[in-house]
Amino acid sequence: MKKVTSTEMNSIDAFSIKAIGIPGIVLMENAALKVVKNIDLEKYNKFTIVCGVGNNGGDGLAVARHLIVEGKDVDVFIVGNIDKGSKDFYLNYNILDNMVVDIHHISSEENLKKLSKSLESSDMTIDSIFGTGLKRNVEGIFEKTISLINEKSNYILAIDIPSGLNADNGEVLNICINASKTVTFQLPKVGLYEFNGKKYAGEVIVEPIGIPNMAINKVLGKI
Ligand SMILES: NC(=O)C1=CN([C@@H]2O[C@H](COP(=O)(O)OP(=O)(O)OC[C@H]3O[C@@H](n4cnc5c(N)ncnc54)[C@H](O)[C@@H]3O)[C@@H](O)[C@H]2O)[C@H](O)CC1
Ligand SMILES: [K+]
Repeated sequence: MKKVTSTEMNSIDAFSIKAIGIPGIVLMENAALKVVKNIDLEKYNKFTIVCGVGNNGGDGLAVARHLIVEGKDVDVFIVGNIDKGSKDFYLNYNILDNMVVDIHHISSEENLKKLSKSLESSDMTIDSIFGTGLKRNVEGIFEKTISLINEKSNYILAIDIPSGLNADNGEVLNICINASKTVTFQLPKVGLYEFNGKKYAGEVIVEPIGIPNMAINKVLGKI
């Protein structure tokens, strides 16, 4: 299967949404359901989900919703300025807010202590901080959060890309999530298989999320 860069994936996404008319939120919901499909719900009951404020974060919020609906014990954390949230991140944020789900914002040392406790008591940590949109070194509260996740988690599943990995070349942008499993959407990203990709991504599962082949072929120049 053709491996793609983040730019190619974004173009395929954009073509599906703008030219074909599949709303981004539909792709996000499909993505979330494919993540849940790859979780053994007999084995895992308590989850810590750590979300960024882009669409990768939005995926994580949708996964949280489905696990809550399945009756699982889910702690939701957000790292980043939610005022900068993407449209689809917000849509899922508001749904959880309306469901009166407790969402913890990691903005201080205090919240990092809460995160640490949650990680230690959870069966699984789900990483949805950054995906293909990571463009520069991970620093500050993001670095502290990823370091804590790596140190305290019992098992880490990464959404699309382990956060901190450059999706285009497998370079670690200062620090990276050490995932046991990565569920990546529609097409494999080059960085998951190059350089440090193999080490940080763990087992990679490629899951289609409803993007028509015509979008892929159009962007990859096959038609
Ligand atoms: N067709 C598909 O593959 C679909 C993919 N989906 C998911 O969308 C993400 C890509 O989302 P995007 O909003 O473009 O970017 P990210 O969420 O990865 O991150 C952007 C977010 O993070 C901030 N940021 C970037 N670098 C840094 C940094 N070094 N430090 C701090 N903050 C940083 C940036 O400002 C943004 O806020 C893809 O991976 C999939 O998970 C769709 O949901 C479904 C279709
Ligand atoms: K991620």
